[in-house]
Parts: sequence; structure tokens; C-alpha cells
Amino acid sequence: MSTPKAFLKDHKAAGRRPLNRAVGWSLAAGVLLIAQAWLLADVLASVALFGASLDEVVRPLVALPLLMLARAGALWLADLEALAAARRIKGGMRAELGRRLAGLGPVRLGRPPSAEFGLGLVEGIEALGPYYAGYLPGMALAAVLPLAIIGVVLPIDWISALVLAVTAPLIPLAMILIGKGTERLNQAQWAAMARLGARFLESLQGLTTLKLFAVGRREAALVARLSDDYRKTTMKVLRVAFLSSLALEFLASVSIAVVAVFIGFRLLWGEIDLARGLFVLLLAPEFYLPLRRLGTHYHARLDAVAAAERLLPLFEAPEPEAPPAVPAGARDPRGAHVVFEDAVVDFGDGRRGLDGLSLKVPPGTTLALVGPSGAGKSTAMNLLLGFLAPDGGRVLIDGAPAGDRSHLAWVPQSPYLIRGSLRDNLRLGAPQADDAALLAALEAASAAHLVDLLPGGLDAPLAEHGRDLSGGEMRRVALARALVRQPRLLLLDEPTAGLDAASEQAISAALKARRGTATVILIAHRPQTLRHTLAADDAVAVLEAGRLAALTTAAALDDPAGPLAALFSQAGAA
Ligand SMILES: Nc1ncnc2c1ncn2[C@@H]1O[C@H](COP(=O)(O)OP(=O)(O)OP(=O)(O)O)[C@@H](O)[C@H]1O
Repeated sequence: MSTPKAFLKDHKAAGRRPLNRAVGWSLAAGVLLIAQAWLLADVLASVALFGASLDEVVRPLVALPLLMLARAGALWLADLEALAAARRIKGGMRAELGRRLAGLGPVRLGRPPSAEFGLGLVEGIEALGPYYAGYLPGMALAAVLPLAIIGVVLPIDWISALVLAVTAPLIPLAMILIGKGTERLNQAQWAAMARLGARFLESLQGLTTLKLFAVGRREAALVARLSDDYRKTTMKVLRVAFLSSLALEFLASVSIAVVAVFIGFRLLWGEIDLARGLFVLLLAPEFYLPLRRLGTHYHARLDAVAAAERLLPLFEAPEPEAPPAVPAGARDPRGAHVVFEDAVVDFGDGRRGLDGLSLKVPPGTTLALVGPSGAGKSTAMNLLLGFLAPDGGRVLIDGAPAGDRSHLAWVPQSPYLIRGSLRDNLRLGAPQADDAALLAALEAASAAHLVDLLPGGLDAPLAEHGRDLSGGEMRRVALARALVRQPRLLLLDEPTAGLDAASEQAISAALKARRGTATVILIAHRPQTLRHTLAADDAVAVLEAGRLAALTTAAALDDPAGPLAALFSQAGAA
């Protein structure tokens, strides 16, 4: 397990070049500043001491604004580069996190605490921005610029150089002392924000349920309390941040005053001339500036460390491996060849989804998975879908470990329809499909009437989650969508549950028509599904406690002594 600090460092690489350029531009601005101070001191001294005329100082007077402009330009470029670096690093992180989450898949991800993920993806990564754009270049600058200024001041006035050198470390030292105390506060602030975010999202998602049970007010009060907690922890962090800035500013001001007092006395005693004294005095505030800024940046760093701590577990999911592709020649034209070989899925805590399932589904055949609740039907399906990888044994589709989804289609019990037209939904898995193919698929899924029914036909807009369709219509659109893909392996979960008799028949006819062109595997909870969807000689695998308990055919439904009768009479009794 990596540490948050190592995590921040590792990700710096993506923005190294713009970061280096940002530091380079800041240093250029520092050099221009030294030149500017020198010119200004010279002009002031010549006018004040030697009564120089305008003609004599016109050149430095013209050069001064030019220097200022150049310096502003350099600072602007430094900011641009630093922001570009942060943007690049954050972009890379988001892409990586997206890949890892996709690799985990919906099952291993479990029920994702969506607020945590949302917070990580958006706020968490965003909180790293000031660290990369501010803290890192600021650190580099604070290490180099003060040294450069001391280097310039030393030959001119060694006493001031000494004062600068002695007072400089006080600021970072004070900052570190203060920082130690705030680290804990920052972590508390993140935790409070995560709690608030999670609760708020939950309340929004469950709004209907909360309203139905008339607990809306209680929930609102809870969210209000959590947001108040968040306010309090934020105020604590801000209080420390302001106080520490005050302390650092005070230290810097006192240090500048010490330099000024030393110069003042020596001017009085004639130990230093006005031009040199002024030059050092003008540089003094600039000497402390990068150190003072470190105070602000240091808080960005604390914030980033706290955010990184929350992000780390999300980044520790393994990167997905690309499934090995099967050469096209090895594929049977009748459909996919599916093999479970002693497949084990271990969810940890001794919970096994599958406990050594062995099963062969020949190409072009149809098989139903049945079994009591918790027998492992969904787990077997998730293995085929590549949402889970077996912890033991193998699951092969056409001879290759399951995971390549390019040749399969999946119709879950509650299919997800995207917001878009009917056509968009049907073409989701086959963007090249033409209207004729879409209509044929709708026809096959007994949903052709939808084209006439919906205003706009294939262009009819569907609401998110298909909210304006009935459950049965959604299922039929989802089946049509699966068929458009012309899959070699068609996976379905209770394809006919909740449908009227006519639709049930139409769908079972559609599935039967796939025979010989696709392998079909479906989960069935009810005997009707088997009776209406399968042909008498289609295979039925009875699972029990993650293993194959019996392999029979749909005809066994009528055998009172067969495994199916036993299973469904149990279910009926329950
Ligand atoms: N994400 C998970 N984390 C932990 N245990 C799980 C997870 N998913 C399933 N299980 C466990 O694995 C076993 C098999 O579950 P699975 O969902 O495959 O059964 P099923 O036959 O599909 O059940 P049902 O008919 O109720 O849908 C169960 O004991 C279940 O508690």
C-alpha cells in the first residue's frame, strides 16, 4: 500500500515538463526583479543625492516600465504553465481512475457508495490542483530565489545578506510547526464532507421512499446537522489557516524591519551609500515573498495529502487486463462454445458465489440456469459477462477466458435504457446497424408495434431509464437491442417475467429462432419461463450451493420425480 505522499509524487511525472517551465519563468521573473530594483535604486539615488536631471535618468526611466511589463509577462507564463501541469496531472488521474473502476466491474465494485466515488472523482482530484499548480512550483522557487537574492546582496552588503540568511529559515520552520497541527484538522474536514455528500445523495435517491414514509423532515434535519458539522470543521481549518498566515506575515514584516533598521543606521553612519542601501531594501520584501507564499501553498499540500488518502483505495484496484482474443477461425458459426471448469468465485468472509461449477454449453444450444435463491445463477452469469473473474477454475467462451464482450449481448431483468431516441437505444451495441436491421430486431422481439405507437417512430425520444415505457415494453426494446448485435452468446435474466401471455410467446419464439445461430443462456426463476421459453429438449442446469446439482432438459418439468419438479414444488411451498 502506497502512502498519500508517494501517491502525490508518483503522479507528478505527467506534468513534469510544464512544471519545470513554470519554475523557469518564475526564476526569470526573479532575475528581472533584481534588475528592476537595481535600476530604481540607482535612479532614486542619482536624483536625490546628486540632483541628476531628467535627461540623465531618462534611459533607466524608460527601461523600468519595460522591465515591469516583461516581469508581469514572465509571471503570467509561469502561472499558465503551472495550471497546465495541474490540468494534465488531474486529467491523467481521472482517466486512470475511470479505467480501474471499469476494470473492477459492477459486481466487485459492489453497491458503490456513489457519493464517495463522486467525491473522489470530482472534489478529491480537484483538491490536488493547488498542490501541483501552487505548492510544487512554489517550493522550487522558495528554494532557489532567496538564495539567488542573497548571492546578489552578499558582495554589495554582507551585513544585510547575513540578516536575510539568519531570518529566512524562521518562516518555513514556523510553517512546519503550525502545519503539524492542521493535518488532523484537514482530515476531519474531508471526513465531514464525505459524510455530508453521502447522506445528501442517499436522501435524494431515496426521496420517494422517504416521502412515502413521511420521514422527509427527519432526513432534512440530519442533512442540516451534517452540513453544520462540515461548517464547523471548515471554520476550524480556516481559523488555523488565517492565524498561521498572520504569524508568517508578522515574522516576514519583522525580518524586513530588521534589514531596514540595519541599513538605516549604517546610512546614518555613512557606512553604506544610498543606492546600495535602497537596492537591498527594495529586494528585502521580495526575498521573503516566496517563503511567505509557502504558507498558503503548505495548506494546499495538507489538503492534497488528505484528499490523496481518500483517493488511494480507489487507485489501488488492479488495472484491468485485456482478455486474449480468439482467432476468428476457431469460432463455431452456430454460436459460442461455453465451458465452466470447476469455477470458484470467492467473495471473502467464507461467502462463495460458486463452489466448483462444471458445465458445458455446446454452440447454438439453449440452456436455462435454475436453482434456489443464492445458488449462484447470477454469479455464473457475471462470470460470462466478465464482471467477475473466477478465483479458481476457468470459464471459457470459445476457448478463451471470459471477458471479451464483443460477441455477447445481455438482457437483464431491469434493462437500462439511455435517454435518447428509440434508434439510439437499439444501436447502443451496434452503432453501424441500419434501420432495416433495427426493425427486424424489433419485430423479432415482438416490439414492432412500438414504432407505430411512439410519436416519431425510431426517432421517438425515450426518457432516461425508459421511464415512459411499460416494464414489458422496456424488456422487449432491450431484447431487440440485444438481437441487433447479432450476438454469438445471448444472456438473459428471466426474459419473460412480468409479460402478458402474448408477449411471452412472442419472446420465446424469438429466442427459439436464435437456435443454431447463437448460444442462449438464461436464468429462470419460474417454471413458466422454462415451459414457455424453452423447447422440450433444451438443457436445464440445476445449481445448488454454487455447484451443478443436475443437468436435465425442459421436458423434465413434467416428470414428477425429476429434479425440476422437486425444485419448483419447494419454491411453490415457500
Ligand atoms: N457481491 C457479492 N458479495 C458477497 N457475496 C455475494 C455477492 N454476490 C453474491 N453473493 C453471494 O453468492 C451466493 C450466490 O449468489 P447469486 O446472486 O449468484 O445467487 P442467485 O442464484 O443468482 O440467487 P437469486 O435467485 O436470489 O438471484 C449467495 O450466497 C450470495 O449471498
